[in-house]
Amino acid sequence: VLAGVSSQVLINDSQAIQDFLLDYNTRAGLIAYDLTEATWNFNTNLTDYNQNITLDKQLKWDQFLQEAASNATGYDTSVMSEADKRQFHIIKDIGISAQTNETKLKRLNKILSDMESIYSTAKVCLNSTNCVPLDPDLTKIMAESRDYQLLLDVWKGWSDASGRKMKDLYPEYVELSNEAVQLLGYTDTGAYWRSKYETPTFEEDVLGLYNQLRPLYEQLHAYVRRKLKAIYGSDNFPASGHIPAHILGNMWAQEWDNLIKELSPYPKKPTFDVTDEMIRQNYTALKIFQTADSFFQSLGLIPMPPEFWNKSVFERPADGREIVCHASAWDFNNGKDFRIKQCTVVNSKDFNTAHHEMGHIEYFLQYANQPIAFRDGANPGFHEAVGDTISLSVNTPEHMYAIGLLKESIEDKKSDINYLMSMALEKIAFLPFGYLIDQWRWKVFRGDITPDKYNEEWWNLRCRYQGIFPPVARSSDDFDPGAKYHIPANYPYISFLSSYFVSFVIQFQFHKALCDEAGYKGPLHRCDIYNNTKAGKKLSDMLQLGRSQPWPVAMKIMTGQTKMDAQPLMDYFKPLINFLKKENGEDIGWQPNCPSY
Ligand SMILES: C[C@H](N[C@H](C(=O)O)[C@@H]1CCCN1C(=O)[C@@H](N)CC(=O)O)C(=O)N1CCC[C@H]1C(=O)O
Ligand SMILES: [Zn+2]
Repeated sequence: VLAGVSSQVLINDSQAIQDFLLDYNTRAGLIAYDLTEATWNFNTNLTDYNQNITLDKQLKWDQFLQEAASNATGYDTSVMSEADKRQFHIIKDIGISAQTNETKLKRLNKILSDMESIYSTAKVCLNSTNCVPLDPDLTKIMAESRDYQLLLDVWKGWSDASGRKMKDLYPEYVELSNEAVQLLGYTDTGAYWRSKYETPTFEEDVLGLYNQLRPLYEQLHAYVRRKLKAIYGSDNFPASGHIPAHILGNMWAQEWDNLIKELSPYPKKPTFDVTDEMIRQNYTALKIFQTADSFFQSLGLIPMPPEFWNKSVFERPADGREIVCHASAWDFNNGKDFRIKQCTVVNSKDFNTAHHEMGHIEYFLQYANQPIAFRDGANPGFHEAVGDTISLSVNTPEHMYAIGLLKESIEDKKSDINYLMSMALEKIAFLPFGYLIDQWRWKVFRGDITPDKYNEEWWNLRCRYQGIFPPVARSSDDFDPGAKYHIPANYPYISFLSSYFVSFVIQFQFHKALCDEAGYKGPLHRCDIYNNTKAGKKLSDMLQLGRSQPWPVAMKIMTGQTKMDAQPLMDYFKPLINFLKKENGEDIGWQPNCPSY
């Protein structure tokens, strides 16, 4: 009696299984290269013509993934090795590409592409004749101006030019994205994204890390608020304790290190900002990337290949074309072609971004021999942490002195506190921002936040977690989440910001592990692993895995433990937190709800 045998007999022949995987990897590589090349051409020249080619290639890629996922269900995973089982799982887990209704799939891809184009071509008119883009113009004003009203005009202007323009597209994207992933059995897009972390307790783990780190943020927030009150006058600061969102040196108030000159605890001591020295030494965008590459090579890591130097875009093109300036790293899926696109300005911020992007490229290079399904970060936070881990060494006064960008290294405790402050304004300031963006998106995808509440809930989270508030009343026509790149440029696979929140925690775990490996014994914030190939080997041993093992395995190879742990970050900043507690006394914290106008 054949009762009980499934209608489809599963293929369990091991040669047939290997043939399927070989065929998948060969074809996926070719089709993914085609798509990446078209997407690159569009991102570096935003014309309708290039958009149409990209959308056409995207559809072909989606249909290839659907076909491969469907065929993969015909194979008996119970006879497979763990690695092959894992490959088949990933081949079937195709996200929004699962949408078999071609009209809906094309609409979804078009919306994503249009939102990114709106963001990347948005301009703000500073007067009747001068309309300028985010990069470099508005970014520079937000970083350097101390004119309250000008900052407000630019901040509001940017939101009007970007977020507002895509307000009606986002609900349609949410609906189409949820519908697609539901075909794979996910309740909503947020559930699909969280599945990339493979740990069922990911949401609780991230909340636990956030609560552990909140006191550090509260101390930094209190100190910065007091300093900014002195600069802008306390009239602009409500009794609720919130800081106006537009005076923190950054369009999204996500990193505050542009304010280091005003916020440095000991102004007579160095602030360790190397921008002026870079300009004095005639640094170019190319030299920034060459400097980054030489650090990676000093660890024994893989050098940037010829295609990288020949085909990357390191500066905004001068020929007036529209491009996506937001920096990014590209894997062309052929094991040879890897590029960075960055509208580099010669300053310390872009120097660090170059290292961030090169960290992605190094990961691409290290796992290039893995099957395509495994060419990804152990989890998305790992991919974001590589370059920043390196930067924790590069930014030390010791290293900046070693490469001639500082005339002297730290000579006393006050300079040490100044250095820790400059790092905290980047790393601690970011934590609530990275955390809240995906709190908002997870609630939007779950339907807990409906389109009529998108902006109100966005600000409720910003007020609650970041302790900042919108300096001008928001209306229901506003869509401020769209003013932040990752919301419109919603990469089908990752780009959700909790990967940065995770990264900002684990990069200190990685830094500690590499410093231990290098035999470094001093305080963590002064460790520089430059030229240490032993540390480099530990890092590359983890990077080579790609996504071939669950991320706790990769974490154990790097750090000796399997869990994310905020302790190294807290140890790194301990001297500063002690300083801030003394400085702040009881004047800390803010009301959870936004202040009323
Ligand atoms: C400047 C940086 N650009 C991203 C990044 O490099 O992560 C770009 C855009 C989104 C994904 N992406 C990639 O390059 C991916 N291809 C990476 C990968 O392949 O995994 C960025 O957005 N950052 C840096 C720190 C905080 C955050 C921000 O600026 O808010
Ligand atoms: Zn990144």
